[in-house]
Amino acid sequence: MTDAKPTQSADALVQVRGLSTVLNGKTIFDRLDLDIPRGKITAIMGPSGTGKTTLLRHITGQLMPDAGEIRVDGRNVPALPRDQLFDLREKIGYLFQNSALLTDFSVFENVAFPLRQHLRLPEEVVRNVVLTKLQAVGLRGAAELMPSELSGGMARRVALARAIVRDPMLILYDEPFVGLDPIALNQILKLIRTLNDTLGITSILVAHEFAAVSRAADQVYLIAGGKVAAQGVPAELARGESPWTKQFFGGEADGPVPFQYPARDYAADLGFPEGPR
Ligand SMILES: Nc1ncnc2c1ncn2[C@@H]1O[C@H](COP(=O)(O)OP(=O)(O)OP(=O)(O)O)[C@@H](O)[C@H]1O
Repeated sequence: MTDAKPTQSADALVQVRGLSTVLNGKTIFDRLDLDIPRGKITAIMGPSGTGKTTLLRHITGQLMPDAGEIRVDGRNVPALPRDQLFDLREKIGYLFQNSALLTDFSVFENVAFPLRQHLRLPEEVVRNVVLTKLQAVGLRGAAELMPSELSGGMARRVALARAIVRDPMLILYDEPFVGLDPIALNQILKLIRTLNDTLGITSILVAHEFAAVSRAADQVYLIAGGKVAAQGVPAELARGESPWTKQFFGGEADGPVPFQYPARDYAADLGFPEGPR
C-alpha cells in the first residue's frame, strides 16, 4: 500500500493523467493520476462530494475536464469525435443505484432494450442473449415480470443484466449497494465478482460500504482533496497512516474533511465585528 502515489500499470484499461476539473468555481480534481487495470475490480472511495461520480462521467465523456487525459482502451476520451465517443460508450455498461428500469417495459424488454436500440438482430438471437444474461443474474424466471413487481435487489440485478447485454469491456457501478438488505447486497456483490471474472470485464466500483468493497475489489483508490489520497488492496488500505485514510476508514467526524462547513468568522456572524470580549 502506498499513500498518495498511484500505481502506473502498463496494462491499464483506463489511464487518467493530470486530470483537473473545476465545477462552479470548486476544484474537484487537481492533476489527478490513476490507472484502472484490465480484468480487475477497482473501487473508488472517498468522502461525499469528492468527485467519484464526476470521475465516471469523465470516463464516459459526459463531462469535459479543464485539463488532462482520460484514456480508455488507449483513446483519449475528451479528444474523441462524437461518433467515436458513441462507439466507446457502447462498450461501457453502467449500473446506478436507482436501477433506472423502464417502468412500462417487462424485465425481458428492459434487458433487450440496448440490443433493440442499436442493432437489428433476429428476434431469436435477442431472446437467446437476453435469457442468457437473465440466467447469469439468476432471474431468467422473472423475464415476464414488470419492474413494479420486483424487489430492490431484483431490480438491480435486472439492471445488471441490461448493463452486460452487449458484452461491455468495462462496467461502471455507481453506488450499487445502496438501500439493499444484506442478502440482496451479497447477491450483487457476488455477481460483480463473478461477472468480472467469467466475462473478462474490467469493473470500476464506486461505493461507500468498505466491508463490501473489501470483499469485491482487487484494489481501492481513496480520492480526497482532488487527488489520490491512498491506494492499495483493501485490507492494507484500511491500515494506512495518512490523515485522510485514518478519518475515512476510522469514520471520524472531524479531520481533513472538516466538521464545520466553511463559514464567515463566528464572532462577526453573531454581530460582534471585533469578536466577543
Ligand atoms: N454539473 C455540475 N455542475 C456543478 N457542480 C457539480 C456538477 N456535478 C457535480 N458537481 C459538484 O461536484 C462535486 C463532486 O460531485 P460528485 O457527485 O462527483 O461527488 P461524489 O464523490 O460522487 O459524492 P457522493 O459520494 O455524495 O455521491 C460536488 O460538490 C457536486 O456538487
